Amino acid sequence: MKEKNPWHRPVTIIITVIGVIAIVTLVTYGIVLDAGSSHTSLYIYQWPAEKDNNTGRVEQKHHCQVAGKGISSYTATPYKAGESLISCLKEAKENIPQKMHPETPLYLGATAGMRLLKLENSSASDEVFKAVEKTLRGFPFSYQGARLLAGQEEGAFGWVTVNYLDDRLTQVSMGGFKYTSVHGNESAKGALDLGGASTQISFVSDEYNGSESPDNAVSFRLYGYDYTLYTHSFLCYGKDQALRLALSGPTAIMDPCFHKGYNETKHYAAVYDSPCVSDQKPQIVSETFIHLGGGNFTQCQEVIKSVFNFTSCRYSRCSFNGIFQPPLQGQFGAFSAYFFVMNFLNLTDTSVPLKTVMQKLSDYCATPWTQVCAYFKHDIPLKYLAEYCFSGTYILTLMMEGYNFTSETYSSIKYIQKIKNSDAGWTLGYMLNLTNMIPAEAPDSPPLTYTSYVSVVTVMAILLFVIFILILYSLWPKCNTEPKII
Ligand SMILES: O=c1[nH]cnc2c1ncn2[C@@H]1O[C@H](COP(=O)(O)OP(=O)(O)O)[C@@H](O)[C@H]1O
Repeated sequence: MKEKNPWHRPVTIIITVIGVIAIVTLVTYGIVLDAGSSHTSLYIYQWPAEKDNNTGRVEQKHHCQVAGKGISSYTATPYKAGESLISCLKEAKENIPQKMHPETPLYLGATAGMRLLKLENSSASDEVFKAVEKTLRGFPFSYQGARLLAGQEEGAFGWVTVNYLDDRLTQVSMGGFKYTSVHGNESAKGALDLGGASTQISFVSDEYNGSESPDNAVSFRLYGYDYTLYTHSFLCYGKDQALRLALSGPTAIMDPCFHKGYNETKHYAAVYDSPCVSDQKPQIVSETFIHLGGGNFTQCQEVIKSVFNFTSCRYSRCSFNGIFQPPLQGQFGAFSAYFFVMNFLNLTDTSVPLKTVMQKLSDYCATPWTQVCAYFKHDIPLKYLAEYCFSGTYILTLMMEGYNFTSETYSSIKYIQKIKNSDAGWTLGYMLNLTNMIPAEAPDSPPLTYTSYVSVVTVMAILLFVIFILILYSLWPKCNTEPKII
């Protein structure tokens, strides 16, 4: 007769429990490349394999900044646009376990730099996309396409990212109870994104249902809530293109937005080779001009105001350039260049009165260039350093004059770079959408949160292990030194 194996049951149990833990902690990955106007970034996101559609579950695992400029700058040698991505894609291979490569979706989204190139030279933009696609297909990931994002998508996905990471989209589960009172429009946070070539504003307003200026409406149903988002992307109003707008025209030579003592010979082409300003190119024979700094905040504000058109509005209310905008509502997260610039200027604290913020910026603009250079030139690239006075003034003017924030509502803006270790930007929202990670209807709330679930399974595993050791101990042949007297 076959002897019963007393080890059989506990071993099976242990293996099963370890297996369950392994499944519970398995991770899925996704890669998104943000092909921006100034540069390309690669983001790797990760989330638990058993997705239960709760919010706050997808997080950024890795970020790689592609060396060099944005893909739209490679029109003369499109293959180099593809080659530029290789080192970050190699990093992605190293950061994702090899067995997961074939099932890791890989997306590339191009924004305003490529929108401008398409306007300027559509076949050149096609060539760049072809080159980029060729490189992406050469990697072992699940390639899902490289495409141009519409400005509206860029704005809307940025809004989704901010609200997802802030846990503002779903019902909050508190001790097993669903806590619903602060969701929907009341809790959603607006998104302000400032890139190099375009800028986006996206928010929900109780006074906007999409009937006025429907082009600005994006409707979502997320976790059982309907949102009609107002969003607009201003092409040419990212900070690099806005600088060209401000530089073009008669004030180009003595520029109040650059520090006194700043004196650089620049090519006209560096200002005018963009569809944003090409029609303003002066008819001069000279190829270069001298860019001199004046260092005057108030005059800089005036120059910047002149790049916005406030003269006509065919709607009930507008921001600028005749674009409809409903009344601002709620809190706003301002990211990308909003953060880079205000963080450098040490002006991210919006509880400081706006008057003080302006005074500090004015003092900074009035600082002579030699002094600014002496202080910062070892830490900050000179191009950025030269432009912070302009960029800070542009940001405040765009917000206050363009979008109609007031000294009271300014404090509703928070400058953000990351939320819970993930960068604020459109990429996460884009991936959540394409992987169907946010359902339209609220999922039944699970009896346990994910963390509690993992904790319970772990405690069970430890308990079973202890039981197993005890059983083993009781069954182990005892070798007593003392002879037993029977
Ligand atoms: O550290 C910084 N300081 C100042 N400006 C920066 C810094 N990093 C990036 N920028 C600039 O901020 C702008 C926005 O950058 P972002 O990468 O979001 O734009 P993009 O997607 O249009 O390339 C660009 O003009 C870029 O040159």
